[in-house]
Amino acid sequence: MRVHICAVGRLKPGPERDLIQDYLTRFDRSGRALGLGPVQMHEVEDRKGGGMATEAALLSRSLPKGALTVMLDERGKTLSSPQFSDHLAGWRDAGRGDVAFVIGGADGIAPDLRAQADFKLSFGAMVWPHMLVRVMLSEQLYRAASILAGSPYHRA
Ligand SMILES: C[S@@+](CC[C@H](N)C(=O)[O-])C[C@H]1O[C@@H](n2cnc3c(N)ncnc32)[C@H](O)[C@@H]1O
Repeated sequence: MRVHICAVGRLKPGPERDLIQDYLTRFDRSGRALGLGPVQMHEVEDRKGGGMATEAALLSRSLPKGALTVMLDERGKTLSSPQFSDHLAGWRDAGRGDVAFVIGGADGIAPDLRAQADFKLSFGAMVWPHMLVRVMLSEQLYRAASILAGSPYHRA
């Protein structure tokens, strides 16, 4: 199952980008034997300042056809890391070819696009900066692959 991260904004070179790259490389490596990955980052940028609606159109266009869509949203469902790994494995076992995680910009994800989510995933009730959400999601993907592989990275 291919994994996509569809996010608003281009990440400049720096520690967040390095961290994301590191986790996603590890995810690809651990996921290969599990039928998970590769992961691809789709960054969309609204250069004309059209706001949430324009961002939603760009995000929609970046979604692979037929992908199971997971919107990152603080009002969504919180999962433990093992529960998240179970969800990933379940989508893979159901034969989904692509799963796309969508992260909004400073104003969030437009309601029309949010309504199209197959699943809304929350990293807690607090609102996090979208760049940090990318780091957190990348780490949780790697953690999920480690849990499914039975590796000792996850020790809770
Ligand atoms: C700065 S937040 C936008 C907050 C915006 N006020 C809203 O109401 O959605 C940018 C993006 O990060 C993601 N995000 C922020 N906090 C989150 C959380 N606790 N759980 C999941 N995703 C979150 C969402 O995709 C959100 O669209």
